[in-house]
Amino acid sequence: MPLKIWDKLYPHQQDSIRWLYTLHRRRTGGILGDEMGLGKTVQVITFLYGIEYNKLSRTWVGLGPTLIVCPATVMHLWVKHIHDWAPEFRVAVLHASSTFVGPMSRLANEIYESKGILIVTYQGILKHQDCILNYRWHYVILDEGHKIRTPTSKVTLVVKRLVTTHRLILTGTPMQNNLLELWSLFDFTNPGLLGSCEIFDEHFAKPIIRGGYENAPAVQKQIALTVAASLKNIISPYLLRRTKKEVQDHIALPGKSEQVLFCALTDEQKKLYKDYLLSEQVGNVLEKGKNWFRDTSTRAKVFVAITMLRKLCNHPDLFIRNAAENLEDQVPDEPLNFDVRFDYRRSGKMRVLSALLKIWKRQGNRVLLFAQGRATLNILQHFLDKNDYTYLKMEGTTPISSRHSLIHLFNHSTEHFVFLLTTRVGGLGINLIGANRVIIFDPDWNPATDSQARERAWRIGQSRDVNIYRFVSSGTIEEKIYQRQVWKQFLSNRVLVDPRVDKHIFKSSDLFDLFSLNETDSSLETANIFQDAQVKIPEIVKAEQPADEFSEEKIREMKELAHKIALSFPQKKQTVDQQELADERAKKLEEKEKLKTLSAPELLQLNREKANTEENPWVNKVDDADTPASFSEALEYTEATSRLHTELVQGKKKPADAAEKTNELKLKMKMKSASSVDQNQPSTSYAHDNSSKKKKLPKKSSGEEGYKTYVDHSGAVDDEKVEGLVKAEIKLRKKRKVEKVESQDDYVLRSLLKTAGVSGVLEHETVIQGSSKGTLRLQMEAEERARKSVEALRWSRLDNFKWDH
Ligand SMILES: Nc1ncnc2c1ncn2[C@@H]1O[C@H](COP(=O)(O)OP(=O)(O)OP(=O)(O)O)[C@@H](O)[C@H]1O
Repeated sequence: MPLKIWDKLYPHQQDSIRWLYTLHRRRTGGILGDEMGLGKTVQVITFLYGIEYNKLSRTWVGLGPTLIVCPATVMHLWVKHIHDWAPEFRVAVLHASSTFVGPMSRLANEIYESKGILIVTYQGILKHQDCILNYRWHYVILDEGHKIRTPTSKVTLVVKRLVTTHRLILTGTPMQNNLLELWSLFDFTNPGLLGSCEIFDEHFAKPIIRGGYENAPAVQKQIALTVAASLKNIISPYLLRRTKKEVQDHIALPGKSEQVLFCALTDEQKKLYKDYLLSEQVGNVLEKGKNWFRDTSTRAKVFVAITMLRKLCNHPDLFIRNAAENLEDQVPDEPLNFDVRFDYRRSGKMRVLSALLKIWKRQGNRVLLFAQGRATLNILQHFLDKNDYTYLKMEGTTPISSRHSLIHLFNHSTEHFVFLLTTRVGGLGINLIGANRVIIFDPDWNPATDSQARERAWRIGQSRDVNIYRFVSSGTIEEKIYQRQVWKQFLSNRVLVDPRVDKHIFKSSDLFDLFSLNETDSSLETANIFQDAQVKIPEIVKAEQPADEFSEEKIREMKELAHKIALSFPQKKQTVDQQELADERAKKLEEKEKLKTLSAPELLQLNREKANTEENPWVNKVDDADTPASFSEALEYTEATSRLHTELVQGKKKPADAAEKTNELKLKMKMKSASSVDQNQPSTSYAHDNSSKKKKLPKKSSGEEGYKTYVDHSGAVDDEKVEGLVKAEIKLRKKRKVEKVESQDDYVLRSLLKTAGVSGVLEHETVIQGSSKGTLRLQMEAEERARKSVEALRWSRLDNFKWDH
C-alpha cells in the first residue's frame, strides 16, 4: 500500500488491513466487526486499494469487479469515502438517486466490465437480482451486514446466491437478538464453518441460552460457559472486533457517559395504562396462557397490545388516537394532526425532555433525538416547534437524495440545535459528530438498534464529551424491553467478548409480566436487579455552577455587555478635571521611577504591605515565602503577571491557564514554590526572606470551598491604570477537592431528579458488563459437552460437503 495512505491509517486500521490480507490469501471471507465509528469503511476501501495497487490478485490482476451492498442512507457516504481515499476507482450507485441515465442493467454491466465498484442497497439487490446474480464478482462486501441476520429472509437468500471468491461483512453489531443470527452471517462469509443451522442451534445456541437463565442448574451454566468458549475459538480467525476502549490510545476519543433515565408516568398516563391493562383486548390475550406464542393470531394481538402500551408511554395522544379508531390488529405509525390542546406535559418522558433541552440549550450542547416511530417523531417535532427550538428531521420518508445534505448541514453548521431521527433510519452507518448529546426516547427490543443510534455521535472526529440518555418509563413495558435488551447484550458478549461473562439475571418473561404496571415507588424493578449500576450523584460542595457552565453564546453576550460598559468609561473621564488627571499621572510616574530604585526584597516588601492594607476585592492577604534573585527578575515577573492579569480580566485567558503561566514564570525566576508541597496552601506565596515562616491564609468563605486561592502580583489592569504592584486573586479548583465539585452531568441529573420526574438513573455500561467470576466446579462435564458440540459441527460440515459435491 502506498505509504501516503498507510501513514494516514490508525494502528488498529493497519492491523485490520493485515488481517484482511490474510483472508484474501486464504481465499476465504470474514466479518469485520469493529465497534461503530472506528473506520470500517475506510479500512475496507484502503485494503481494496492495496489489492489494486499491487496487482495482488492472480485472477483479476488487481481488484476485479466489486459489489458493495449497504443501507440507502450510507450509499453516498461510500462514494464520498472512495473518492477521498481511492479516487482511481470507478464507482457507481445502482439506485434511482444515481445520475446515470439509462437502464440500471446497463450501468451494472459497464461497471462490471471496467472492474469498478458497484454500490447497491439491500432492497436494490432484490430488485436487480436478475442482472447482479449473473456476474462473478471478485469481492462482495455487505456493509451493516447484520441485515442478513434472519436466515430465511428474502434478502439473505438472494445475497447468499451471489457468485464470488471473497465475502466480507462489516457490522458493529454482529449479534443482535440471538445466536442464529451469528450463524446466518457466517453462513454468508464462511459457508459451512458453523455447520448446518439445525446442528448449530442444537449444539451451540440452545446450550448457551439455557445456561444464561438465573434459575438454570449449575451444570447448565457451566456448559453454556464452555460451549461459548469453544464457539469463540472457532469463529475468532474470521471475526475481527475491536472496541473503542481497546483502541482509545490511538484514536483519543473524548469521554462518553451513558445513563438510563427512569421517567415517571403522568397521572393521566397511569390511568390510561391501568384501564388498558384491564380492557377486554388485553384480557383476551392473557386468556391464552403460556402457549400464546404458538398461535399466530394471538401473537399478532400481543404485538398490537404491546405497541399500544409503548405509544402510551410516549404520549397519551398517540394512544388515544389508536384506541379511538379501535385498531385491533394494526397500529399505524402515521403522523398525527395536532390540535391546540396538545400539551407535552401530559407525557412524563416529554417533561424530562423539556427540562433537558432547556439546560443543554443554555450550555451550548447539540442533540440527536431518536425515536422509534414516525408518529412519535411527529409529536416531538411539534414540541420543538412550540418551543422555538431549531431542528432538522430525517426518517423513512426523507428522500435518499436529500439525506446526505441534511447530515452535512447538521455537522457543518451550528444553526440547528436538535436532529430528530427515527432510530432505524438515522441510527445506521452515518456520522453525526456535530452533536454531543444523544437521547434515545424509547427503547427498541433489539439492543443493537439503540447502540447503533448512540454511536452516531461518539466516533472518530468527535472532539467533545458525549452524553447519552436512554429514556425508560418506570414500571411499564419499557422496563421489560430494557431488561430484554440487557439479556441479549449479555448473550452477545458471551460469544463475542468473553465467555466468562456471568450475569444470570432473567427467567423468561410471561405475558402477565409484560402486561403489568409496577407502581410501588421509585425503587424500580430494573434498578433493583442492577443495583451496582445505580448512579449516585455526589453531594454538592459548591453552590454556584462551575465557570464552564456558560454556553458560548452566553459568554459572547457577557463580553458584549462588558464592551458596552467599557465604552461608557471615557465619557465619565471627560467630566473629571483635566488638571487633576495630569497631577494624578505625574504622581504615578514619580512612583514608578521610585520603584525602579528599590532592591528586590524592598520591592516585594512594599508590595506585600500594599496588599495587606488596600481595600481591594482582587486583593488577598499576602503570604510570601519566596524571593526573586534580582530586581530585574522581580520587575520582569511583575510585568508579565500584569499582562496575564489584564488578559484574565479581559477574558482572553482562563484562570487555569493564567495560573499555569504564572507557575512557569515563578520557576523561571527560581523562586521556591512552597505551595506545591502542601495542596491546601495557596499556590503562590511571597516572603520577606528565605527563612521566614509561612503564614496561614485566612479561611475562605464556604461558597469558595473547593477552590484554592492563588495570589498574584500584577501591574495595571489596563493601560489607563498606573503600573505598580497590584495583586489579583485567581481562583483555581483545588486538585484534591475537584471531584467534589458538581460536574455538568451531575448538575443535569440533579435537576432532572428534583424537578422533571426522573425516578432513577442507571449507568448503562455497568448494567451490561457482567462480572467474570464464573465458577469452574463443573468444568469437566462442561468440557465434555462442548467437545461433543464441536464434533457434531464437524459431522455437519462433512454432510454439507457431501451434498455440495
Ligand atoms: N484514518 C482515518 N483518518 C481520518 N478519519 C478517519 C480515519 N478512519 C476513519 N475516519 C473517519 O471516521 C469516521 C467514522 O468512520 P466510518 O464511517 O468508516 O466508521 P464505521 O466503523 O464504518 O462506522 P459504522 O459502523 O457506524 O458504519 C468517518 O468520518 C471517517 O471519515
